[in-house]
Amino acid sequence: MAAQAVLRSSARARLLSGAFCAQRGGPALWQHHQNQRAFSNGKILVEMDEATGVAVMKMKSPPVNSLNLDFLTEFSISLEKLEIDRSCRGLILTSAVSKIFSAGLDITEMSGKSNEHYAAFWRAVQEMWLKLYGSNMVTIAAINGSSPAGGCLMALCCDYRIMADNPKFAIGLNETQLGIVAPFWFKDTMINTIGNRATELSLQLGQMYPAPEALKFGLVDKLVPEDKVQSAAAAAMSQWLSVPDHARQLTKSMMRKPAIDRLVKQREADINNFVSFISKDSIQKSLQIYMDRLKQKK
Ligand SMILES: CCCCCCCCC/C=C/C(=O)SCCNC(=O)CCNC(=O)[C@H](O)C(C)(C)COP(=O)(O)OP(=O)(O)OC[C@H]1O[C@@H](n2cnc3c(N)ncnc32)[C@H](O)[C@@H]1OP(=O)(O)O
Repeated sequence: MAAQAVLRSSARARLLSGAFCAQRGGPALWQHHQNQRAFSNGKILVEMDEATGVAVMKMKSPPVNSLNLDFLTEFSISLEKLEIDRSCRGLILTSAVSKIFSAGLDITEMSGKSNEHYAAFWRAVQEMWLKLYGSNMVTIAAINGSSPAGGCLMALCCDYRIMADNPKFAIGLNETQLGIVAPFWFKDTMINTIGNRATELSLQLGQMYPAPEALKFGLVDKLVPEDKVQSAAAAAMSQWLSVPDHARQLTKSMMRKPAIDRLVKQREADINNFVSFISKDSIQKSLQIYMDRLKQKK
């Protein structure tokens, strides 16, 4: 308990002081250029168009934008920065890594680490979800590559999903394929998007859907040619921004608040649950086998 409190307060201190960014060459300040503003924390680049109030957040952590503790911390700091910026009304989330949106949680963060590390990691995953799913901004995922598990979750947190029309790109919550389990708030996010039956099928089978199937399943809202993903996201954004913010925000909150409250109420229990699950020998073995397979496929 004491260790958790220390981790929690040190994570918050890092978030508030910007010390985390300073480690990478100073706090991420806005750079101005004509009517564009931009900042980068290292793994994330944010470009904001002041004329439209739309920010584009590009994940740029090669080779696969896996979500490790550093990435997640940077992500939450960046999102917070946009959230409190009243001139920013919309966020397009996309990838700067070719062919990959995000490979999901970094499996190496869940293997062979201390329980304190697992707890800090899981708190950061929760934080990312709480901030993105609960964002007041219009959020659009421009899915320009594969997006398994945590990557799919990030996309599902957005208000609208546009994916590159390439059957080689797949999206889904594939946790069971790794021998692990999507937690209840991953499940809730998917149910809120595609419904109970489709979620049960997807989760039990750990199904990854190639883009055309993802569209049929309602996992994404629109497919466009690969080179049109960003422009289609911008076009959808201007439609979403034509709705008065206060009405749209209250409606979004009405739809999402029950799921958010559920995690907020049991955050510590969820962390403890994750730590005891992931530290089991049998689960560690499953993850090791999965990682070995990933490397062997080359
Ligand atoms: C009760 C409930 C309690 C809670 C219970 C617990 C809940 C946990 C919830 C978990 C959520 C998750 O997100 S779990 C994560 C699930 N993610 C995945 O399954 C993705 C696996 N990756 C892939 O499918 C592919 O890599 C893909 C992303 C499509 C890219 O394919 P490519 O051919 O382009 O690239 P690859 O050669 O495979 O990968 C490049 C390198 O990146 C590594 N890599 C790929 N994905 C990685 C990843 N997620 N984490 C770390 N490393 C990864 C590979 O090993 C390679 O390393 P080198 O060989 O060294 O170069």
